[in-house]
Formats: sequence, structure tokens, C-alpha cells
Amino acid sequence: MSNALESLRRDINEIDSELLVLLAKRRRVSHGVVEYKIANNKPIRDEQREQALLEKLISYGSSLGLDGYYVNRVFQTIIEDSVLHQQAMLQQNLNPELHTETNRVAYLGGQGSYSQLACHKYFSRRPGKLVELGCSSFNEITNKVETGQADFGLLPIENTCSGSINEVYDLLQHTQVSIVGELTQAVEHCLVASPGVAIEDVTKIYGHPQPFAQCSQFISNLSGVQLAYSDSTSTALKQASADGSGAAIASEDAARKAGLAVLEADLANQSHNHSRFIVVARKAVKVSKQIPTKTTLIMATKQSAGALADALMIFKQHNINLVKLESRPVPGNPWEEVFYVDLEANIDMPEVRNALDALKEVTAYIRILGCYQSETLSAVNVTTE
Ligand SMILES: C=C(O[C@@H]1C=C(C(=O)O)C=C[C@H]1O)C(=O)O
Repeated sequence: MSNALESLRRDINEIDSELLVLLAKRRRVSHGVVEYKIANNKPIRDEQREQALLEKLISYGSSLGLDGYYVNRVFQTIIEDSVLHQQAMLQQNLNPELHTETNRVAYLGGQGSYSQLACHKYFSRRPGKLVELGCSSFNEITNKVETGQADFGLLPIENTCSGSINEVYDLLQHTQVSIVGELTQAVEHCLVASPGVAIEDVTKIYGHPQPFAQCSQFISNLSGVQLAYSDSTSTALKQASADGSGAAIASEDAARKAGLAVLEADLANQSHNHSRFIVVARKAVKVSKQIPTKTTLIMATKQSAGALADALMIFKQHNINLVKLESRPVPGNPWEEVFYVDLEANIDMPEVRNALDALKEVTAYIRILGCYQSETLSAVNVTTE
């Protein structure tokens, strides 16, 4: 490498390190803001401030020759990190029992699984040493939480390409765990194989059923390739490494850590492929009224005409936004359905309590699965032209 290039790269390294130091410094300052907001009972998110900040940054960036779209994207990511950190701090403050030295977290797979990425993302915002407990099924995850072997469990519940993960919904009908948090994680599927294996050499692809479903269009265009289901992406990576003509569907990061190379990227049916995970624990948590909150419940309606409509009207009458409605069959009772409802609401608000009381009157069964901090933030809109 030429000396000139080496010297330029050294400069870039130095600038990047300085950027990281500044990002860490910005985060510390935003932690100070939480204390002010707690003391003054102010909502954590201030969209007006975000809007003004972004507009100012885009304009300043433009004077430095930086494109508005680029500045907007970079700072939306920075602000999202800051808001989510502040919200997590507030939750820790409200639920002192969450201040433990270690967080034992059960999730699907191990090194390289998408659940591991989500686990790192979620717990990096929370104090306590992370102890990872890789599991080979969703059932094992809730079991570990119920029996006290894990403090938290992480379960993928829906994906922007493949929709709801029915197995997890069904599991929630029978476990006693509470939902205490959620997060979304970008899922960027790649076809990966041992170095030296070309795409034409691949005769078998290992993967968890979910990635296969999310990449169904890519897979349907392949011919002469066998699909082999694995219990997690981590297992798929191991199986692909051991198979000279095998490949796996995994993230680029996971492939690199497993010593595999990327043969093809962006395999998902939609370019915006995100999974939403829920975090479960034995005990429910309290959620601050200063942050966006969701309440999830299961209900069974009475077997009469309009019973579901009557139940849903109650949310409308109490001005509660329903953000998701899912139905699943009841095992052993053919053609009976149980409904899963996500509300944009905090269960400690009197109007939500009233709505739930009214709901009990018109339903056959209702159970609260949890009230938790919503981490699905939508970025503020700024015009970059
Ligand atoms: C830091 C603050 O809290 C949040 C985070 C912001 C940021 O990181 O710039 C801006 C506004 C708030 O949504 C604040 O209110 O200033």
C-alpha cells in the first residue's frame, strides 16, 4: 500500500474515533436530560425539538456540502438511540427490581442468530452484565423464564415480510410470563457458505423456517437446491460450514463471525425486512406515563353475532388506539378463535382501566399479557429539499 494511502487512512481512523467519542459524549448529555424530565414530569420524546434540531442540522450540513438526506438519516439514528436510552433509564428508575447485577436472557439459537443481535441491542441500553442462554425452541425460552433459570426471554413475534409468528402467539396462550418490553431489529438475509464455495456449487441451503419464509421469492427461483430446516440460524451456520456444498441463510455479521463468506445479499422478499421481538419476564413491570406504551391482551368473544365488533367498539368509545389485532385457533375447540390485541395505552391510566372493565362485560375471557415500553419509534418528518 502506498504511503499516501496509508496516511489518509490513518486520518480517517482518527476522525472515526473522534466521532465515536462525541457520540458517547452526546449520549451522556442526553442522560442528564432524563433527570430533568423525571423531576418535571415531562414526556421523554419532544418531537418539536427533534424537528427543529434536524432542520438546523440539515441546513448547517448543506453549508458544509453534506446532502440533506444523508444528514437526516445519520441524525435520526442518533436521536433514536438517545430517546430509547432515555426511556430505558426512566423504566429502570420506576422498576428498581430491574437493577440486577446480571441479566440472564434466554433466546433462540446462539452465536450469529438474529435473536442474539436483538438481545445485544436491547440489553446494551440496560445496566447489568448480560448472561446469554441460547435455546433450541421458543418453548424452551418461556420454560427457562418460568422456572427462574432466566430473568428474561426474547421471542420474535412478527416480521415485515412473513407476518405474525404463530408459534409464538400460540405459546403466549399457555405461559404465565408477562411481556415487559419490545424492540425491532433489521433482518438482512444473505446466502453464506465456506470460503471458496461458489453459488453454482450449492446443493443444499440450511436455515430456520422463518428466514426461508422471508426469502421465499429468492428460493423459488433456485433449481436443484434442497432446503434443510434448522432449529436456529446459528445451527444453520454450523451445518453449512460442515457441508462442502452447503450454504445457510444468515446475516453478514453472523457469517463473518462463523468464518463464512457472503455469496449473495438482500435475499428478503421486501427490502425493508424487520422483525419485532417481545421481551418476557416472570413479573409484569410498571411503565412510566412519560413514554410511549403498549398493552397486549388476549380475549375470547362470546359466540354471538357482532361480539367482536362490540368488543372493538369499547376501544373506540374510550379513545384507545388499537395497533394490532391477531386471531388464533383455540386448541381442542375447533373453529373457536382467541384474539390478541395490542393497544397504544398504559394500563395504569384510568380510561384504560375503565375500558378493560367494560370489555370484561362483553367478552367470554380476557387476560392481560403485559404493559410495556413501546420501542417502535417513528422518526419525525423533515423536508430535505
Ligand atoms: C435529549 C432530549 O430528548 C429527546 C432526544 C433528543 C435528542 O437526542 O436530540 C431530542 C428531543 C427528545 O426527543 C431533549 O429533549 O433535548
